[in-house]
Amino acid sequence: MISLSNINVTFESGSQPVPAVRDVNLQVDAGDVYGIVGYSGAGKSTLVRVINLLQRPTSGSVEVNGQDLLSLNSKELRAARKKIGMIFQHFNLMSSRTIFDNVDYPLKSSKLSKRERARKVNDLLELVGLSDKREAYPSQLSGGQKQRVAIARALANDPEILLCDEATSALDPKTTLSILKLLKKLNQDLGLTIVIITHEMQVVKEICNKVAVMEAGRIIEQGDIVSIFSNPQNALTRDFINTATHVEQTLEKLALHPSLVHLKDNDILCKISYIGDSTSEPVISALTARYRVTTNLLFANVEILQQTPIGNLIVVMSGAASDLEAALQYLQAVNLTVEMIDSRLLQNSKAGDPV
Ligand SMILES: Nc1ncnc2c1ncn2[C@@H]1O[C@H](COP(=O)(O)OP(=O)(O)OP(=O)(O)O)[C@@H](O)[C@H]1O
Repeated sequence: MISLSNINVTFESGSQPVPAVRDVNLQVDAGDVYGIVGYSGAGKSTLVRVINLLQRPTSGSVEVNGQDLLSLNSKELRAARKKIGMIFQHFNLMSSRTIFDNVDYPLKSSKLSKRERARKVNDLLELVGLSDKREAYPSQLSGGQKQRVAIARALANDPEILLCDEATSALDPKTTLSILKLLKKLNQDLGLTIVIITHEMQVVKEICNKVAVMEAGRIIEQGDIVSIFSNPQNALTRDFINTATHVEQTLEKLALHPSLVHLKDNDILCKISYIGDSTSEPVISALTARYRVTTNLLFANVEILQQTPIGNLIVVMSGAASDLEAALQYLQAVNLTVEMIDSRLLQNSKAGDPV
């Protein structure tokens, strides 16, 4: 549906060229909710603006719905852009027009009659839950309501793709969740393909099926979110994931409060991870029953991503050395990933690093 190949964007700013996007390849399929994450300045906005040619790439090709956008004349490009809606962090509504007029605005050049347009605007306002705000002005709405208006406006020309540039960054967590739920509903009910750029992995976790991580203009890792969350390859990706799963913060807290962990000589402090239904066995009780190993659970976190549970436990296992050895082998045999954590190194370690 969207195919970006070898995209480079270099800005000529002052004496130094600024390479904002470097050799990016991105494939978004119809029906995807594709997250692009990265810290400020990574090149996310520039990349997303390439998809509708708000930003022309310095080199590379941009194909949307089988059309090579760079080869279109301005009239053809205008038509192609109608199929690509966009929403922004600061909503970009027209403050002097009513909510109805804001949503109606993109329909002005359509062939619809005035009555058809009114019906369409009313349907869109109903879709985003704002039928009662038709006559209000943007200044009378909350941030979440403004973003709903922006979504309704972006949908006016029945786009197949919606680009979201930090669409929830100005919203509180509860409102963010309600906007993400609305986007998910549009994805499922209208088959809308969504590209969402964010610096919050929480947003990706909530609605995306795929994610690309950007750093210094490049995509350093991409894939489906279950693989990325369960087996991140890159340190930056791990950082982002840790912000959403809290495993690392827990390790830091344990390190700051060593009294929480009274390890005896043989004790093993470790992180146990699993994906999906790795095991149907009651593992923790099996450790005690079969191997005489007791387990002190310090932390547990289960994320459900794309209907797939991903679990992380931090435990202290206690027992005789040979029993612990056998217990560890058992855990691996039932497809759990066990990473040892040396409590003395906690302060210098990151979750996921072999220590
Ligand atoms: N019009 C421009 N002229 C010159 N440099 C630019 C321009 N737009 C962006 N840049 C630079 O390109 C780089 C990437 O910027 P971009 O806005 O795409 O990053 P981002 O990941 O979206 O960041 P943020 O999350 O802060 O919006 C930055 O170094 C930025 O300063």
